[in-house]
Amino acid sequence: MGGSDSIFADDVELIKNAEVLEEDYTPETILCRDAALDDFTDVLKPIYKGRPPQNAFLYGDTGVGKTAATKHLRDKLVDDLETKNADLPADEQVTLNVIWINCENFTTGDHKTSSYQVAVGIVNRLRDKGNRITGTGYAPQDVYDIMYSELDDLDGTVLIVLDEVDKIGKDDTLLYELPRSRDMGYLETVRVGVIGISNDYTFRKNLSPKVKDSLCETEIKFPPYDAVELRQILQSRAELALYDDAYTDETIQLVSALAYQEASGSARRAIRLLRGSAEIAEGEGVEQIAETHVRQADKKIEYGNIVESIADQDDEKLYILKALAHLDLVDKTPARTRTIHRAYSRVVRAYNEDSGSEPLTQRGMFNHLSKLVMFGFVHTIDRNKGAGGGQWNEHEFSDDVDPAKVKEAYDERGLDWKRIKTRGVDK
Ligand SMILES: Nc1ncnc2c1ncn2[C@@H]1O[C@H](COP(=O)(O)OP(=O)(O)OP(=O)(O)O)[C@@H](O)[C@H]1O
Repeated sequence: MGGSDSIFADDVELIKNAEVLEEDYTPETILCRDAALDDFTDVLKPIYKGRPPQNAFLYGDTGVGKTAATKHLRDKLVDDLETKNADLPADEQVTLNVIWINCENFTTGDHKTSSYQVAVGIVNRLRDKGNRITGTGYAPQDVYDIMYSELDDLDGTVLIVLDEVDKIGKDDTLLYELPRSRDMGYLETVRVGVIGISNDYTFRKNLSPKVKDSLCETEIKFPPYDAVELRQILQSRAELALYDDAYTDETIQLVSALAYQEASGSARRAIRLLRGSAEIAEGEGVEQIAETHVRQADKKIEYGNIVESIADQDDEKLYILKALAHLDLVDKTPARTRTIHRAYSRVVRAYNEDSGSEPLTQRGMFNHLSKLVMFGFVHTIDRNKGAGGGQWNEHEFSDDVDPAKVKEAYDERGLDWKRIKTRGVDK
């Protein structure tokens, strides 16, 4: 373990294989998911047999193995088909093309992910670098035509996996059309199967009946893991990732219990926490993870999660949070709505010098502020001075938020942290 003069080295190393703790690692075995894997295998069986593919919709909370199970079965299907094809004459072989699209990656600037953007993504996945199309400038029908023509140039079966499919938003044309593309006469050569993956229950509930009929031919539910299942998943990951002496049963138990309590059964959170704990122990030069390392790592993850969820907010809410950050730094919080509005207006103008976009009215801003209260970023205090004394609200950051986190969220969004003057805003 360890041993180097470099400032980048630690004296001890607890992690023997860091790759196993990475987000995109596909485990060899998917544990505690027998029911879902059985259903999913049934969906993919027709492909193995060279029959028309089926469609499926996978749903469940974040971090419960939807992507891992899909990657695992995809790899297995590809391998097994290779073995099967090796024994078959060329004209009886089954050709499978898998196109994996993460719909989250198609939101750029003002262009939110939509059926159109995803169709552009599919086209570009099938074209060489020099021949790709841009995400703007084509009529939607043209993009769909190009997509179908590219797909039809392939052979056999095309399995399209749409991960984070909820990001496609309201325009679900593609989700309706793709699974039926052959019936609708858009494709002649290939057969298409679609797997949609989502952790957004509202999206699933609100899908149009047409999409429910086609894409959701089979629905596969991934329930959250309980603490015992998390322990099993974590144990098997720890065996691969860490040196034997680096952890104990108690470590695994504590990490699973915390992930269960705080992240409603997310294996992702459990694995992140294990990795964070090991890194903190390494940083301290200790050869075994102790409870204090797990607790510190847990705090750090919580911090990161808050920064991330702030960074996910729309521009107006980010402006309001920055306004509150500046007021907080000069002890002007809790602040009345009109004070926040004045500071917010300065923020909006500072960030929109070029576009000339104007701040929302106080009422318009208040709607966003109320959402921030609802999401738990901001806390409201009801001031009531009794009869004749007036009644108003004041706002401040909730315990989880502070100016440093807002600033970090700006960093994460690639926004400068501009200076904003707060003098006079509370008059
Ligand atoms: N049953 C399992 N066995 C082994 N590892 C698992 C299992 N379930 C989840 N994991 C691991 O947990 C992490 C998160 O899983 P995954 O990415 O599949 O979640 P997800 O359900 O797709 O979440 P999201 O909806 O956020 O994309 C991954 O590192 C994955 O390898």
